Amino acid sequence: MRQDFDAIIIGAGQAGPSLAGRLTQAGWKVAFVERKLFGGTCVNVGCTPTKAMVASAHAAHIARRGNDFGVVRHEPVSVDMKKVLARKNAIVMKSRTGVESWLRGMERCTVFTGTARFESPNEIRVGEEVLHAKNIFLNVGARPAVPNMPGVGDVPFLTSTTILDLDELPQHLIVIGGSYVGLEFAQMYRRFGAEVTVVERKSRLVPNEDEDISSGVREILQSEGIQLRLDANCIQLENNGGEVAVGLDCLEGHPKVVGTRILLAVGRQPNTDDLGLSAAGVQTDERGYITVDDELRTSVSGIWALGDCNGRGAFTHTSYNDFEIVADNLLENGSRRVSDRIPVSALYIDPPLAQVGLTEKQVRESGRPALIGTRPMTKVGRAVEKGESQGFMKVLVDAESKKILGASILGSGGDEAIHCILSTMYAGAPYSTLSHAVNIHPTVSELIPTMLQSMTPLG
Ligand SMILES: Cc1cc2nc3c(=O)[nH]c(=O)nc-3n(C[C@H](O)[C@H](O)[C@H](O)COP(=O)(O)OP(=O)(O)OC[C@H]3O[C@@H](n4cnc5c(N)ncnc54)[C@H](O)[C@@H]3O)c2cc1C
Ligand SMILES: NC(=O)c1ccc[n+]([C@@H]2O[C@H](COP(=O)([O-])OP(=O)(O)OC[C@H]3O[C@@H](n4cnc5c(N)ncnc54)[C@H](O)[C@@H]3O)[C@@H](O)[C@H]2O)c1
Repeated sequence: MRQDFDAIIIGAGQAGPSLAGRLTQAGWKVAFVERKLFGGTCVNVGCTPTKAMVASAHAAHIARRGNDFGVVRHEPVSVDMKKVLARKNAIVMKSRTGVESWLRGMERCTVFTGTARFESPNEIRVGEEVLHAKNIFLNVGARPAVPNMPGVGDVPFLTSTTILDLDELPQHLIVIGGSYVGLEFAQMYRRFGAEVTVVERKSRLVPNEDEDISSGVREILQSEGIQLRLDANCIQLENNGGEVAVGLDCLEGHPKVVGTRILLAVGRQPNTDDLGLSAAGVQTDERGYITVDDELRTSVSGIWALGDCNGRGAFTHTSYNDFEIVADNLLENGSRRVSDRIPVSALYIDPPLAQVGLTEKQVRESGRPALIGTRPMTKVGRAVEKGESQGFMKVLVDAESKKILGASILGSGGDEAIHCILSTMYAGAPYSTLSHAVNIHPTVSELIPTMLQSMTPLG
């Protein structure tokens, strides 16, 4: 049976539910389709569960370090993974049910459960139902990529999704991929008490960041006993009589690492392969990401793509910003653009790495005259007092316009402190606005004006 709506939204990720809220408030009749877990990746298998588990791992780490703070401990610290998971699951469940009940109770919104598939540019099939609308919004997200590496079919492996249900501590976790997903789980599991080896095919961790950032991250992880195997080309997975082995063609080290579990953390792929996009004529790139313009319109009029599936961002805040762009442009006659967004993200190892705007490498490659300022976290009083003085911060400024081009903070509280730099960048203000600011003592942010007062030309 065909049902008519003003809009169909597919996927209850970080953009879809809020868009449903705005469209229904504006009087639109909306069909909402979700096939699995309301809240999508972030709430169920991404940010929320991982940061809950990072918090448990941090508690274990601080407990082990009690002596450093004068806290006496008589027993060795151990971690009860079942309790860690129960805590994580309770936090996730609250968020998931919150999203679902919000959508189900929304006036003018009808929720359909099942896999949505295009039948034509205006028609979506969900099981027996055919939904029709002039406006269709895709927020279908992505899933862990499983590359066709040799042996992948011969060994049981974990992904960022399945590891979240592991209620026992592996004796030795091998993490393949040394970036966002891989490093957060690597440090977390090391702190839970596992041996951990990270295998990365490039020559350094977080290979998209500057070299000094990669070195700083490496030092932090190695200081906790995490083993690293870099330059790992020609990886081969093997079943080693009950254990798992990774054959490596690295520049140094033993050609094989043997462990008890393998986590594949080598990127994500968009959920666009079973959407029937060709029935609507919606174009994708060669990796399956939906092609969009600066206002998130696809190649077909009346169809938009938001969040990870459009390849224009892979974070919760970028997906949510996609919702804001589409809603403001459609309902408020706005002219918001994806290109107005300043890239910003944080990698939640501990201490975290926050990055905004251009990296130093990108500034150098642009050839523009620039200034650079850096400060080690050992100069940040608050970090020293908290016993968390690993890492450093740096900032880059355009020597002519005096505007901030980018910054990185690898250190305690960096994920929060970066926002004073981000806000100055959004304000379009020169760096002197921030260097003359009086920030609270003792905070990590208080060193940012000091750093900006002693910039040197980028050699
Ligand atoms: C382990 C991990 C940790 C992360 N941590 C962070 C973090 O700390 N900070 C951060 O900013 N980002 C983080 N991310 C990234 C973040 O989770 C995503 O960028 C974010 O969830 C954006 O997702 P989305 O809105 O594009 O869609 P998703 O949240 O992926 O939602 C898509 C939804 O669409 C549904 N769907 C797909 N196809 C169909 C279909 N055909 N029919 C019906 N429904 C369909 C899916 O079931 C899903 O519910 C993390 C990711 C991972 C994997
Ligand atoms: N804190 C956060 O905001 C957060 C946390 C987790 C994930 N995420 C999002 O999810 C995305 C996916 O994360 P990810 O870490 O899976 O992917 P990624 O693309 O960020 O990193 C994958 C890493 O694996 C390496 N790699 C790729 N193929 C390999 C192979 N065959 N062997 C060895 N190494 C290989 C790459 O060189 C890279 O370092 C992130 O880019 C980010 O957008 C964000």
